[in-house]
Amino acid sequence: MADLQIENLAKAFKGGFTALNGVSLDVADREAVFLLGPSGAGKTTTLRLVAGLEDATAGRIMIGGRDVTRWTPRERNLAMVYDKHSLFPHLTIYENLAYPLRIRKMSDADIRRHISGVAETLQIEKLLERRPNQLSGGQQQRVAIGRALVRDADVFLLDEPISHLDAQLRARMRVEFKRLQRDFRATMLYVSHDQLEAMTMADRIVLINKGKIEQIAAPQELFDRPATLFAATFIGEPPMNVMQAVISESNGCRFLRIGEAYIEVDKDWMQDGEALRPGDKYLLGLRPQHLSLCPADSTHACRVNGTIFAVETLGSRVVFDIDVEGTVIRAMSTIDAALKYPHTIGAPISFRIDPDFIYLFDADRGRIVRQARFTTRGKARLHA
Ligand SMILES: Nc1ncnc2c1ncn2[C@@H]1O[C@H](COP(=O)(O)OP(=O)(O)OP(=O)(O)O)[C@@H](O)[C@H]1O
Repeated sequence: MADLQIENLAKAFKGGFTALNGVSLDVADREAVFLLGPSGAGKTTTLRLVAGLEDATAGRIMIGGRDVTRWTPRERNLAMVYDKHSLFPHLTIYENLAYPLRIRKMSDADIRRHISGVAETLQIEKLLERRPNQLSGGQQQRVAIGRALVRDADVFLLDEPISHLDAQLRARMRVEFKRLQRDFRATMLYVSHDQLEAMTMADRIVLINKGKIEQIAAPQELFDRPATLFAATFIGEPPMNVMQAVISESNGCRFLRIGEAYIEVDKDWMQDGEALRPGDKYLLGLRPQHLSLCPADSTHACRVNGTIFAVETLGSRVVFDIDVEGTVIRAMSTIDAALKYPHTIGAPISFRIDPDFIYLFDADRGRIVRQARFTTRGKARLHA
């Protein structure tokens, strides 16, 4: 195994389209780093550059401390797993697993030893004499992953290897994958557009958007302390709500004015960081699970009024879509709490904002200006 470093990588395709622009990241030895981002962000391009399947326009790729930027794919000693099954249909599972080893001229005895170890970990020992069409989709994908793992590669590159599986199998594979990575002590760069996959499986996530890195952080850190509005709204389901807010001050107290509502906020929080002046406009980020419903006639100070736009039942939770002066805000509630409120479209309803759970972003560039106070105070994340 080895570590991987990417420095200032850029890729412009023929015709001038810049798919990547100054991407730098590193994957430590035996670490699982996920490249996460929307379609067209540049995830696969990054992976293909690391694999040597595309030439970089600028930048450097280092594997195990050696500059491999100009090396051929074969010289880099990487293993790649794609989203589609890539098994040879005419070969048995054993021969599929043996194929990359035979290319490397490994002896039959060594091949047998290697395959028996991998087959045991992947729990496919009983399938070795079958052909790919005699396996389920999940089993085939496990073999495809095994074929990569059997190779003793320096770094494993995975491009959405489980995205085409059904939801139940994906959930199982997520757990299995984490175990495999630990057992094989593999260095992995894994492409995904699925935040659940990245949040559950990654040691660290590289969030990429329009060919640039938005943020690199451990999963919970990315969720709790987003660096940009993009990161804040991309991670989290339902996504973070965004409302316009104006800084205001009265009798020495600081408020955020949201439409007709005034939310009093902590003075130290307001003062800790770049200056926020009365009258300045910001974007306020509020996670649906941090809002609590309250009756429309409640007198709570940090209350925002609206009307029900839609109600979605998710089994153990209910999401209320609330129309606040033309903006739909989503509030998540437990089933029991939801029973106390109307479900009729158009009915008045209110929600409370806990000042400890407010994020503030700059309205022009979407940069974080204030992280929510709970992230520095260790207050419980969910208070619904
Ligand atoms: N060979 C190519 N020639 C020109 N443009 C390309 C080429 N390959 C990719 N692109 C463009 O580069 C951008 C990044 O593509 P890439 O496949 O890396 O995105 P991605 O983040 O992996 O997206 P997805 O999740 O949809 O696979 C896209 O706008 C894509 O159209």
